[in-house]
Amino acid sequence: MSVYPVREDTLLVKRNLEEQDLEDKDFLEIGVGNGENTVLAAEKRAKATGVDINPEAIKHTQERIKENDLEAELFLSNLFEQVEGKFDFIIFNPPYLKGEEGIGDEEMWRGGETGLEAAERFLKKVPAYLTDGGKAWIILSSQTEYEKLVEKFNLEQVESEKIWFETLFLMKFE
Ligand SMILES: C[S@@+](CC[C@H](N)C(=O)[O-])C[C@H]1O[C@@H](n2cnc3c(N)ncnc32)[C@H](O)[C@@H]1O
Repeated sequence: MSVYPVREDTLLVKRNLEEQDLEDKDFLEIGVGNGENTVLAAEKRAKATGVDINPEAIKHTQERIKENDLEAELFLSNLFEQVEGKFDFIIFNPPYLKGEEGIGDEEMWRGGETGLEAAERFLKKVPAYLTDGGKAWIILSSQTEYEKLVEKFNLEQVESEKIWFETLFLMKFE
C-alpha cells in the first residue's frame, strides 16, 4: 500500500489554501494522503487535524510534520467517525474515479460506483462539524456527474482547472 502522490488536485487545493488566513483556526483535512495540505495548514499556524483511512498516509504525514518541526493531530478515521469537535475550515480531496472504494494502490483513487459516494457522504456529514461561519472545500471531477452534488448541497466554485482528460473543480460549502 502506498500514499496518494502530490498531483494537480493536491496543488489546486494548495494554491488556494496559501491565500487563506489560517492562524489559530481549527482546521481539519479528511484524507491527508501525502500530507501536503495539512503540512501547509500547520505552517500557516492553524490548529491542524488530519485523518485518513490509510495508515501509511497517517504515518507519512506524521513524519513530515515532525521533520518540519510543526504540530498537527493525525489519526486514522473513516471520514468523521473518530473526529470530535467543530472546525472553522474542513477540506477533502476525495477519491473520485468510478470503482470500488478502499485503501489499496488502485482503490485510493476510487469513490464508489458513481465516483461520488465518498464526496456525498462527506457533504452530508460536514455541517455537523463546522463552526458558525465555518466553511468546507471539496474537489470534484468532470469525470463524474458532479453537477448533482453541486445542486444538492448548493456548492460554489472556488477555482477550476482543466487537465488533459478532465476538469477539476474546487468547490466551497458554507
Ligand atoms: C485523492 S487522495 C487526496 C490526498 C491528499 N489530500 C491530496 O490532496 O493529495 C484521497 C485521500 O483520501 C483518503 N480517503 C479515502 N476515503 C476516505 C475516508 N472514507 N475517510 C478518510 N480518508 C479517506 C485516501 O486514503 C487518500 O489518502
